Order: sequence, then C-alpha cells, then structure tokens
Amino acid sequence: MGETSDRYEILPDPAALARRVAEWMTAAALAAKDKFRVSLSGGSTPKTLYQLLATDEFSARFPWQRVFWYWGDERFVPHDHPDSNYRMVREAMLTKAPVPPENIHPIPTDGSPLDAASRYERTLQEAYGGKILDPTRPLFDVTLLGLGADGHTASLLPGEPVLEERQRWVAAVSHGRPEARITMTYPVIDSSRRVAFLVTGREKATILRTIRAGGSAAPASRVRPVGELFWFVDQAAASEERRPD
Ligand SMILES: O=C(O)[C@H](O)[C@@H](O)[C@H](O)[C@H](O)COP(=O)(O)O
Repeated sequence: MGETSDRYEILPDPAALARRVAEWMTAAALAAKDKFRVSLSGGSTPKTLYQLLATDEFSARFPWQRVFWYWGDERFVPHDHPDSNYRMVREAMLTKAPVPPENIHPIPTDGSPLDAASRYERTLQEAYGGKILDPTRPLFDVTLLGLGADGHTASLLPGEPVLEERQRWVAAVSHGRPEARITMTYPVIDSSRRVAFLVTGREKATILRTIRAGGSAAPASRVRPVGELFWFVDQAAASEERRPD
C-alpha cells in the first residue's frame, strides 16, 4: 500500500456528514472493479448514511452486486433484538436496496460468544483466502468506525485485554457489560484500504481533540490502517471548546 495519510473533514451537521460519506463510499466502490468489502459500524451516527445509500439517489448507481457487507462489532443478542447492529443495518439499508443475500455476513450471535467469535473469524479468513494478513492485500476496501466519548471504537473498549490481541481476528468482550460483545481486533481493522471514523455531536469534542492532539491512549487512537485513515466529523464534534450548556 501507499503512504499512510490522515484526512480530516469537517461537515456542518450529521446529515451533511452522512451525505459526504455516502458520496465517498459510492465513488470508492465504483472505482473498484472487483469485489468490494465493507466493514460496518453500529451506533447511531452511521444509520443516516445507511438509509441514504438505500435511497434512489445513491442506490441506482451503487454497485450492490459486488459489494460485500461485514460488521466490525456486534452485541451478543439475537439478530432481531433492538440492540442488534445487524438489525439496524438491515432495517436502514439491506432490506431497502437490491443487496444479494449471499453478500451479507453478519456476526453470528448464537451458541457462546467465544464460539461465535471463532466462527466469524473463519468467515473472514475464507473471504480473504488465508489466515495471514498481507499488508499489500488488505481484507477490507472500507472500514467504517464510530468513536465513543470514552475513546472506544468498534467494541475495543478502554482497559480490555482485547486491545492487546494480535493473533485473533475476532474476539469476545464481556467486561462490565450487560451482554457480551463480539469485535474485530486491530490487525483485521487495520487490514483496510480505507478506514473512516464518523464522529458527530458535542459529547465527542473532548475525546476527539485529545486524539487529534496525539499521544492519546484511547482505543480509537490505536487504529493504524495499512491504507488511508479518514475522519469525517461534524461541526459540533470538531468544536474547539465545550460551551457551557
Ligand atoms: O455498536 C456500536 O455501538 C459501535 O460499534 C460503537 O463503537 C459505536 O460506533 C460508538 O459507540 C459510537 O456510537 P455513536 O455513533 O452512536 O455515537
């Protein structure tokens, strides 16, 4: 891959951000001639993006047939549960656009969390065609990530052993949460041509500023893709100072 770059764009509001990322993803998918693998994030910020991609404006030109959908993390709940990231993307986009069912690869949430993580790891390794990640041949074309106010991204939560995981591609995370989560680990997140953080809201301003200043130990600041790193940020999250309420 080429040199790692870090691009930072500020958009006026969440709707403008979703539109910008929809354009950006569509352009990247159209420019690729082959399979295009996307790792999706949960959370509220990307939902508008998914809804937008499914509208006629984008859907008509989006190359659905050769785009393959994966999830960066998931709550260990049934796929029809309100907290399911798969369900959110299904409702926002997958049932509304001409997505071939065989292109959809949700994280399994049956059996035990450990077993589900192993199965998803195998799914990713089959898609990749190997178990060794080659930096010149990234697994994903686009990886979408969110940022928590505590600095987490995907389910790479502060203080969790999963932050040190370099062997497993997918891990179960349980500490202090009502339900377990399954998450991709750094090596597989980093195996991306493009990683994009989508960050909106004033509650993210402090952590975002800390990360941008460098030297932060936040999990999100440890993402180092083999390809390019993009930050799509709305005005509220980019604000320099937190204004009093
Ligand atoms: O499933 C999830 O919740 C995510 O993977 C998580 O990492 C999320 O992206 C951030 O918590 C930001 O979430 P918001 O976009 O909702 O603020």
